[in-house]
Amino acid sequence: MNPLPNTVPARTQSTADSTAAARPGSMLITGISELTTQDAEHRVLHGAAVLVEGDRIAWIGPAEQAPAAEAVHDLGGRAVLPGWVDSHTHLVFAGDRGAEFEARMAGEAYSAGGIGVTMETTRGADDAALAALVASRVQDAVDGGTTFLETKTGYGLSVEEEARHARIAAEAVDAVTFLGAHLVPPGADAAEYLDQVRGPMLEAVRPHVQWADVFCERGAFDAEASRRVLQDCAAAGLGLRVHGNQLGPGPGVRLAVELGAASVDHVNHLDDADVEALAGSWAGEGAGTVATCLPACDLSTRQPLAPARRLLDAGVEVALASNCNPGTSYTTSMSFCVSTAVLQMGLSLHEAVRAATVGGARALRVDDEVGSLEVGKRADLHVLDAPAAIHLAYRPGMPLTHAVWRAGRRAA
Ligand SMILES: N=CN[C@@H](CCC(=O)O)C(=O)O
Ligand SMILES: [Zn+2]
Repeated sequence: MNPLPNTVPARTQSTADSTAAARPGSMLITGISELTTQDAEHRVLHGAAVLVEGDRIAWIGPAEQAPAAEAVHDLGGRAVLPGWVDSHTHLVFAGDRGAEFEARMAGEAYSAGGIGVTMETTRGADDAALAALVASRVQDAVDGGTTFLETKTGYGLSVEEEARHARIAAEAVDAVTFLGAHLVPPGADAAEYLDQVRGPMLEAVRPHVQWADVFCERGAFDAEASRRVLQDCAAAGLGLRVHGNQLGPGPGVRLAVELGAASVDHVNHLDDADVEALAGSWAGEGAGTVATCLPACDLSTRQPLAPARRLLDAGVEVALASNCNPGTSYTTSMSFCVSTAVLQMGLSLHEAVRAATVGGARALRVDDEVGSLEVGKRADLHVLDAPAAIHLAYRPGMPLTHAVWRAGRRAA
């Protein structure tokens, strides 16, 4: 762990229970004004302390009952919450599309065709350049409190390029999604391209990815093509996710539920049957399909904000994610997504934080490991330069991330 200016050997701090021997490498975090656990009881604790041993949370409880630790880190009265789990990004790209964005702000509509522009610039970046771009975006995300990050391929759109992007992504993030079915590349034959995605491309990316996704939307892939890709990817052992119902009503949500996808993302245009299908997926035992809302993207494309309030009220698990990509959402700021969800989407602060932590973890099916602060889980902590988490929405746009621990190590 990096030495911290205000981490000092425990003997210079007083803890009530210092009789038991401190484990080597253990660190007690004190001075927590508010601890948002996002555990099953939704506990928000005041005056709590957290013991970290190695990469795990070993103890949480009242500071005055804290066990001995080798070092104590006093936060001086700051709020702590789980690190953000960003379950939807497209970080493997070169170039930007600022001019396209500017035209959109002047009234032009978003269309999937811009993906081809990024495909061209990304193909022109060699491995070292592309890896450096991805690494700097990952560091930006971590600096903003993100401790678990998914990213997708989807700007390669050839067997060789998709495999290269998947390999580069796998070296940089926690979970990688194959999105060969992002767009039929300009000039390609749609049927031939689909065969490639389902055959050699899937085989080439397979060693590097855990998930598969399809852009199921008018102008990209229809329901039948999407189903075929997703079924082949499932047969290859990949978990499923879907880009659905972003630009208009469509079949994406119901396809995702039908195929047992872990998430369907965007969800801007939903009818009653879509909401019922999503709610139904959570009605039985086991995990259903998470509805992932992408507010930064909705603002950047001037789509109606996804109906997160309606989904929560219907019993659907909701996630918030950044969707960082050069076309529709050039930001990794999860704090921005959380504040937007509170200020404009009708969520309480607690609901928004849950969606950006537990919700993302459930969307990636890693909620037994990350997304909440509980004994035994990975020590992923986001410390705010504020006394309470409500400041995320109360002071939108302010740089509130004070410190980040990822797997027990100081990451920012
Ligand atoms: N909607 C599909 N894919 C991206 C946008 C990709 C692009 O325009 O470059 C998204 O999630 O918004
Ligand atoms: Zn996306």
